[in-house]
Amino acid sequence: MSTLGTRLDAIILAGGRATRMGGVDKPAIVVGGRRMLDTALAAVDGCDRVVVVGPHRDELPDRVEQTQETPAGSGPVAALAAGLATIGDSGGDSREGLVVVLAADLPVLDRATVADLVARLGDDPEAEASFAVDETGRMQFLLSVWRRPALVGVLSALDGRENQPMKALVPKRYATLAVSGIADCDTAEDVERARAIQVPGPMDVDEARAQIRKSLLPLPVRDLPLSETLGAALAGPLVAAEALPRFDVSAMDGYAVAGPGPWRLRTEIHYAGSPTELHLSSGEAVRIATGAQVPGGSTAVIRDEHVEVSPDSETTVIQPCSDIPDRDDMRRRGEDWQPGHHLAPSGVSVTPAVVSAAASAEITEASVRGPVRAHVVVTGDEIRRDGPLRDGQTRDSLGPVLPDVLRHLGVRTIALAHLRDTADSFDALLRDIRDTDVIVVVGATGAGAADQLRDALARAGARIIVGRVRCRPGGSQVTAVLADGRVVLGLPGNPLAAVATLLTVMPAIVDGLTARTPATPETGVVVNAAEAGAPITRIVPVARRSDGTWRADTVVRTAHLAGLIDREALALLPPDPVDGQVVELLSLPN
Ligand SMILES: Nc1nc2c(c(=O)[nH]1)N[C@H]1C(S)=C(S)[C@@H](COP(=O)(O)OP(=O)(O)OC[C@H]3O[C@@H](n4cnc5c(N)ncnc54)[C@H](O)[C@@H]3O)O[C@H]1N2
Ligand code: MOO
Repeated sequence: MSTLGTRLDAIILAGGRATRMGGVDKPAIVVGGRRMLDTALAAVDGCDRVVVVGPHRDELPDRVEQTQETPAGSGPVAALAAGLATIGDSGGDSREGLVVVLAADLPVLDRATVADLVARLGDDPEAEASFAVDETGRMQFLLSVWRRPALVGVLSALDGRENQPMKALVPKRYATLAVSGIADCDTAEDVERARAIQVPGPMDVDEARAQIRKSLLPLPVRDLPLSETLGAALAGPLVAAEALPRFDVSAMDGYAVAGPGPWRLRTEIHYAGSPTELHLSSGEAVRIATGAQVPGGSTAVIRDEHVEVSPDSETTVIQPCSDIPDRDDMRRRGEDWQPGHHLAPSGVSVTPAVVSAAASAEITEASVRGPVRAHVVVTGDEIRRDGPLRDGQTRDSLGPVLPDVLRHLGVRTIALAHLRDTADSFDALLRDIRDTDVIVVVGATGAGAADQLRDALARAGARIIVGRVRCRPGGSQVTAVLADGRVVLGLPGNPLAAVATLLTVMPAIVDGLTARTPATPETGVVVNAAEAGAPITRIVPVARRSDGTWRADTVVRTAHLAGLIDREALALLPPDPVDGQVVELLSLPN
């Protein structure tokens, strides 16, 4: 953190149980996808020394110091004094430095806020501290930056520190900084409000994908057998273990020859390349098949079409045809690559080509992230997968094909289940389904009475990355992250909307989770874009025309996938497109 060479330490008050919240460990409550204590720690990342004051927490990194006020629970002033005693009450040199003082129950806080508070103090040389002030004008004592001597001074001026209010510490002269959304979380309602504030507004498709890519934490790197890596991304270069060819081989069916022709054919050897040891002397030839190892002593291979064979009673004589090109049909060891050659860089998606090239290079394992695993649930009490439909029931037309759509996107479906439309089943889903990277929820993304997803995400403390997207269909989609990094993708229930959403954002989710290099989007010319487009981004099926351009469907029903029959792609038509515009195409699984 830049403080112009001034030492900057931080004290985070992460004290006892919250009585107004039934004794829960408040700093451990997850808001916006992470514990409030971790939010505070992230905000002071870069400070010289950081001390957390409160009950000891084993999980904190070693560089974070820990202490507790005595007696425990004797209030914020006592805690602050304990923290200051740990980091030392003098800066240790002539630049006495600054001290950041933070609470661990501020859900919205980042390094920029702390840097702004430091800057405010720098702007006013007379001020002893700078404090954040919320929208209502209330001063947030536990979001402040102090000149170290001033903090030492106010603490030592107090008569006793136990159970003193923070207000008792306010110095004579201070600066303030308006910061919105920083009210602390004292009650369960505060936590809920903080979680609601964090839902971002509607985004454009590109913004949604960019947010997803930059917000997701990459999966851990694993060394996997190549056969298990399809759909993953390389986490390091793919390095050849063996040369290719591994030995000198014939590229054609023909003759291995030694020295200048004509050559005497070794007829006792049927074909070269068998394990028997064979060595040709100058003037000798032997039959050889494509791919066979060339015998020792060979100087070239000549294909059948380029030789004349003259059998006589004792020896068969081989000689080159008169008008053949000067060409050697032998492939030398290492001609394609040598051991150590980089076949593919880090970040490349593992495709069948990568797996195959690795096999050619005798590579058996690769360091990868992914493949991404999805646990898919279809919601809706009216949706029925098997058996005859009763009144009011709708056939599940999506569940049966989603694994195929996901495979097309490089994602493995590890479970496919139906989920009841109750708050409990949604809570259990987000809490208990751990062994997956993405939970894909079909339906329930809306704000209707039966739509549970958004409330369940809020209760789980998930961080909403994409809350809505300005596109049709697919507007009600949600992408969120749970505290342990699992991604939740909510697909609108209408089948075409669900598929359009998957094809649009799942690649960005895979980019983020596997840290692969994002693919360049496919594009095409849509001849009737103006007619098919709208003032908002539309995602519509397109048919390829014989000249390579595309025609978009103008009427699109979202309740089924019949509109995708015979179509190769969906087009992302930007708002108010013009005919002949080049637009992004999302290829459909076939
Ligand atoms: N008041 C509003 N209502 C709706 C809006 C809106 O903006 N305001 N948007 C509509 C659009 S567009 C969509 S898309 C859906 C999104 O709804 P949900 O994600 O909450 O999905 P559900 O309500 O659960 O289902 C919607 C629809 O899809 C059918 N469905 C769901 N799953 C399947 C399946 N596996 N197979 C076949 N059909 C399925 C379901 O029966 C519903 O008909 O909200 C609109 N409403
Ligand atoms: O967004 Mo709905 O997702 O338009 O069919």
